[in-house]
Formats: sequence, C-alpha cells, structure tokens
Amino acid sequence: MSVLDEIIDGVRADLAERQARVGLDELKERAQKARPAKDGVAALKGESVTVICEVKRSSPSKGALAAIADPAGLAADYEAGGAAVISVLTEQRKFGGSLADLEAVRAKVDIPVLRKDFIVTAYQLWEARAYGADLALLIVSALEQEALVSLIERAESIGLTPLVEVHDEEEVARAVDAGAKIIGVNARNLKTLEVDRGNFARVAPEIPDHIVKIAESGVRGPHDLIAYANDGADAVLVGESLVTGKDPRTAVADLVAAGSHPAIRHGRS
Ligand SMILES: O=P(O)(O)OC[C@@H](O)[C@@H](O)c1c[nH]c2ccccc12
Repeated sequence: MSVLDEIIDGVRADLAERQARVGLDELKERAQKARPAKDGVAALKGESVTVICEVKRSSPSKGALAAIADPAGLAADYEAGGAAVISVLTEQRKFGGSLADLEAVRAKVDIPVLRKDFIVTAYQLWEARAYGADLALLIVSALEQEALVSLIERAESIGLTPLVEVHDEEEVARAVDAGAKIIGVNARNLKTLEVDRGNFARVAPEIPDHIVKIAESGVRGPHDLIAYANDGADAVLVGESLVTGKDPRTAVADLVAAGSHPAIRHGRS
C-alpha cells in the first residue's frame, strides 16, 4: 500500500465519524451562514510571483515539525509578511491538523484560506466552506477522473476555488480535462514521499497558459522561489521551511520580495 493510500484510509475513517455526528443538511446550513468565499484565482495571479504559506505541524516524511500552539497567530505573521493565501492542513493523523485550525485561521486573517486535506467526497467540500475556506485542494492521484470532475464542479458551485494538485504530465492532462483553473505541481511524490525540485520544470510546460501554475513543496528560501519562477510558476506553496524557521514573518517577506523582483517579471506572461 502506498503512503497516499494509507493516508486516505485514515481520512475516510475520520470522515465517517464526522458524518455520523454532523449531517450534511446541518453542514450546508452552516456553510450558507459563512462569509462569502474570496476569489482564489485573483489572489494568486498578478505581476509578482505570489506566496502561499502553510500551517503544518507534522508530515509523514519528517514527523513532527513544529508544535504551533497558535495557528491563527502564525497565519497572522504570514499575512503580515505578505502571503497571498494561507494553506491550513486539516488532516489529523499524519499532519496534526484540524478543522478547528482552519476556523481559527479564518477568523484571524483577511486573505483567502485554502483547506489542505485529502478530499474524496463532497461532504468535505461543504466542511471546507462551513469552516471558512475559500479554496480547497483536490489531489488528482487520489481520485478517479469522474470523482475529480464532479468535485471540481461541486467546489465551484458552492463558491470554493479548487486547487488541483498533480505530480506528472498525465495528471496535468486529467486536471485540464476536468476544468482546473489552478494547478499545483507537487515536487513531492505522495506515493513515495520523495522530493524532486526538478519536477515543476518538467511538468509545467504541459499546463496551458490561462491556468494558474503553482510550484508546491521544497522551497527553502528565496533562491528556490526564483528557480520556480524562472520555470514559469505564478505562485509557490511553502510549509516546512516557514514552520521550522525562527521568524516566519521575515521569512515570508523575503520570499515575497524575491517574487516581486523586476528580474523575475521579465519574460513572464
Ligand atoms: O513543507 P513543504 O516542503 O514546503 O511543502 C508544502 C506543501 O507543498 C506540502 O505540504 C503539500 C503539497 N501537497 C500536499 C498534499 C497533502 C499534504 C501536504 C501537501
């Protein structure tokens, strides 16, 4: 069984418990009361390379990264540093996240918030909206094509912007066919957990121009952002280096400054 399969088994077990506790109707009611979702595409695509900053306590590859007693405080630091979007891991077993983290972050910041989880049913999209998310991650390798198509449609119909994650060229084709407007290329293979920073450069040319391109994982600092930008990234998604560093606000500000450097804008469409 791959790491991804193992994670998804756990996600399904936890999901079944929540579904037994909170009915879909109740969840929809709560989602309807949530503040309208912010436009994820507008937040990410601009003159500069934008930065998505992640609240992540642990990971299957590295184990515990940071305790993060105050996820909302961390998110506020990210926002102050110039983050375009906050990503909140809500998967519990391997990443130490929760919907409570999402809710706390949402209450604290004004920028769009991404629910980062292993979404396999529409129920999780309603949860994302009910707890204040503006975007939701959909992982191509975790979904049959039919499910991917219907989850993208459902996400958009309830106001969520889907960020569709791929790892190779084949998955790009599936994401594009399914109607993705934002595609994230993960440098980490979720089946083996190996990180290959060269993956974005290989895969990104397959993504049509009108789609927002995000380079995910492995960004250690401004030099990695610049490399991804030169390979055509509109945005980068950064977790580990921010949660393990001493000063997240300054680390984000340094990334944002690199992303808005005129040298990077040259040749960008
Ligand atoms: O911590 P990093 O290497 O900066 O990576 C962040 C993010 O890309 C990573 O957490 C991630 C990318 N896709 C995912 C899917 C599920 C869980 C986590 C992820």
